[in-house]
Amino acid sequence: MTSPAGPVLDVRDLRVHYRTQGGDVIAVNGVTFSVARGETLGLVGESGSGKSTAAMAVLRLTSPPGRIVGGSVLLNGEDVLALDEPSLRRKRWTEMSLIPQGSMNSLNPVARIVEQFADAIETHEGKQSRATIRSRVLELLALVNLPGRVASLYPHELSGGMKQRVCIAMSIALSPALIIADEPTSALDVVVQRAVAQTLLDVKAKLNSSMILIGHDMALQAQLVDRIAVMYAGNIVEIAPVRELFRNPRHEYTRHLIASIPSIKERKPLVVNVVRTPDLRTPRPSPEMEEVSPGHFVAVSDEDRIEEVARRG
Ligand SMILES: Nc1ncnc2c1ncn2[C@@H]1O[C@H](COP(=O)(O)OP(=O)(O)OP(=O)(O)O)[C@@H](O)[C@H]1O
Repeated sequence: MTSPAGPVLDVRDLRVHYRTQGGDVIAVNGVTFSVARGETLGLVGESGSGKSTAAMAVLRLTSPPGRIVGGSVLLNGEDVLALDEPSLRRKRWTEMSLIPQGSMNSLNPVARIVEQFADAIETHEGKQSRATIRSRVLELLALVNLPGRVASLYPHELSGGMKQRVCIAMSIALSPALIIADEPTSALDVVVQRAVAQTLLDVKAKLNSSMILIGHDMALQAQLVDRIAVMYAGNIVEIAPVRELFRNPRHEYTRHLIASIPSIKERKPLVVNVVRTPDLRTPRPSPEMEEVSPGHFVAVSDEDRIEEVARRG
């Protein structure tokens, strides 16, 4: 089912817990956001804020001890959380795909690149001739700026940046409406990072896909996304168009994140340290959001939980 007028993804009050011996960790505490057709949404926040947990739940890839305890995830109007397994499997790759954290290490070390594509394509579309697969793979490799010879190579024969490009090409092989990229460039050096990130945006634009780009590098996000959602302790605390967010950050935690971008002049980044992070085991209300300007929402109820302790040091 497609509904071109509505958002590609509409997530409402999503809740994910991890069962631990000390009680449930409330990793995603009622998160609500949507992604429009063709839009790139940045999901930022420090390690442990729940970004990956939320993304995996959107794809319904949550596995024990994690479990989705509430909410809805509408993909093109259909609730992903209510689908049976076969329907869900059909949707992965074709309607939504994931570039997982550290994905370049997820390539099969004993299969040539072309065979890894063949697996993904044939799982969804059935057996195809080698010539057909090969020409599709060459086209996909070209899209991510890789030479055709890469098809015949094994992962260990590629650099980190090349492997990451292969993963991007695989994620778009079946033209998904939504791509979720979890820190797709974090393992790469800075120059390669920018090039790979740009490639990701280029292919997304060509496919007219939507994308969720997870990361904590605010400078990189600033260049790549249309809107940013800031996560803190399992909640989205601010969400706004990217320029608006940088110009007019309203939440204390967003200000910290922006201030932590190292500037050219000031080499030393501001050390961001937030104390009294709520114990994720304690049930807490998800904050109410106030719209402070069109499309700019900020949490109003949890400001007092956040306090800066460390300054430039
Ligand atoms: N298997 C698990 N068991 C218990 N708690 C977990 C488990 N996996 C994650 N968590 C907890 O859930 C919270 C959210 O983690 P998550 O990995 O989603 O954060 P993140 O923002 O994606 O961080 P990172 O950028 O490091 O990936 C953290 O408090 C984490 O400790």
